[in-house]
Amino acid sequence: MNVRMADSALSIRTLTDDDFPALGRVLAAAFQADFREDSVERDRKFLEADRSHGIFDGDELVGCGGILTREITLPGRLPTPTAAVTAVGVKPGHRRRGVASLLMKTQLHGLHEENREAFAILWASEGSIYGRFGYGALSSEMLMLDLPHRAPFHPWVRTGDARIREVTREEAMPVMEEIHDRVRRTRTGWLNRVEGSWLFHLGDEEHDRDGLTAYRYALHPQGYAVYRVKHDWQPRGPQNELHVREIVAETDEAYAALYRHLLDMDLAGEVKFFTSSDDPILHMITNPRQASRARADALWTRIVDIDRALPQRRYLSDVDYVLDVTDDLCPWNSGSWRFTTKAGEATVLRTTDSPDVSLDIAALGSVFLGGVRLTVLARAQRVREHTPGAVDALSAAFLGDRDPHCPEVF
Ligand SMILES: CC(=O)SCCNC(=O)CCNC(=O)[C@H](O)C(C)(C)COP(=O)(O)OP(=O)(O)OC[C@H]1O[C@@H](n2cnc3c(N)ncnc32)[C@H](O)[C@@H]1OP(=O)(O)O
Repeated sequence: MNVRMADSALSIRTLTDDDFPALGRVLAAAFQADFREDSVERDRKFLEADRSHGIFDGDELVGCGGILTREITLPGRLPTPTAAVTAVGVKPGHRRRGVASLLMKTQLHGLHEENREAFAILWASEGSIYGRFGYGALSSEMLMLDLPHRAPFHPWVRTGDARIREVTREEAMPVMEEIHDRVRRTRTGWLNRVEGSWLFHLGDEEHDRDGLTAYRYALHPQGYAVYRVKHDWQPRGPQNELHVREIVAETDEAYAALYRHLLDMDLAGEVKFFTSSDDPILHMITNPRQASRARADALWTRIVDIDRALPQRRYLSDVDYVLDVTDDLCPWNSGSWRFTTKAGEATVLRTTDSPDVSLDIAALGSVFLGGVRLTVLARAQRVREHTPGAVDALSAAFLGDRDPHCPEVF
């Protein structure tokens, strides 16, 4: 984990409200987008100025990155504070001088020194960027699912007889906010949402739509679905694509009913949904092979303070091992820690005992949400076992009871 030293001409500070127009231009340049005046207001609502940093070359803002104050639900149904890292961008022409490295170090050291969130999460634009900063890959994944129109369910799948109503965004929003807030507390990887995150997640200006329709909102008494339509009128009949943004339901029956509503939509050809890797739909349709699916990495997780982070979730079995951890960027994590779990709860204490397992902080980040098996990281030679059986036992303890999934990109 080698972190580049910043060019000495650079300086970094937190942003103020006045910096947002310049920030908008840096982000547009970084993401190869056209700058839009209206993005400044959305950024103001979405980003938190006092947790956002600008990196300056003299007076010029050349790079940025922000932390969103969020809760994420950890294994054990535990909503827990996390630093959601976003809006990382460096102007072309100022890259590979250590701008992003300076930002990463400032964020992580700040969280540690101020005793803030014990771990950070992000969505990576490219898979090659964040491993060097100790973020664990694939800590959650998503399933990119294509389901054929009218795919039948097994007879045991109950959908109930509640009517699903298609309503306006204005009518849907307060209902969705309430349902989402109840459901997210029970789902590993889900975040709480504030006003800015709803605006960002369900942004629905013309330029957000990528040629598709505006969002449609389907309300069930115990859930909702949001989707767009891509029109596709074929000579042999309509084959519209339903692009589902999310299906959120408080009961399995409501979840099935909302899926059924989308699958049976007249004029549709297929339903596309970026969903959780353990979406039960594959066991609900009679022919799972009809569902074409691909997996992609979603959240990357960075443990900031190992002794504060690991006890924040629950574990599936009891273990007692010494972990030898390497962390160049956050050296306070390096060294040996006794990791003990009992009845689901963990303690992490400094020790001089000899280690049972050696691993780096990014490997711990990968397994933290409970979706990645430590045994797989050992087979990838990322984790070394010194005591036979330790990796198997730790792997089982760290697994969650469902796959972590983050339904929103931030
Ligand atoms: C959470 C999010 O917001 S994800 C969005 C990230 N932003 C983007 O993708 C926008 C486009 N890209 C950028 O703005 C920049 O290239 C960034 C932010 C990814 C990297 O910024 P830089 O200031 O160039 O990074 P920095 O100079 O600190 O590089 C650190 C190391 O990472 C490597 N690195 C940086 N970016 C990349 C990349 N895209 N792919 C592979 N390696 C990379 C560098 O080569 C360097 O390694 P080295 O020290 O061994 O030479």
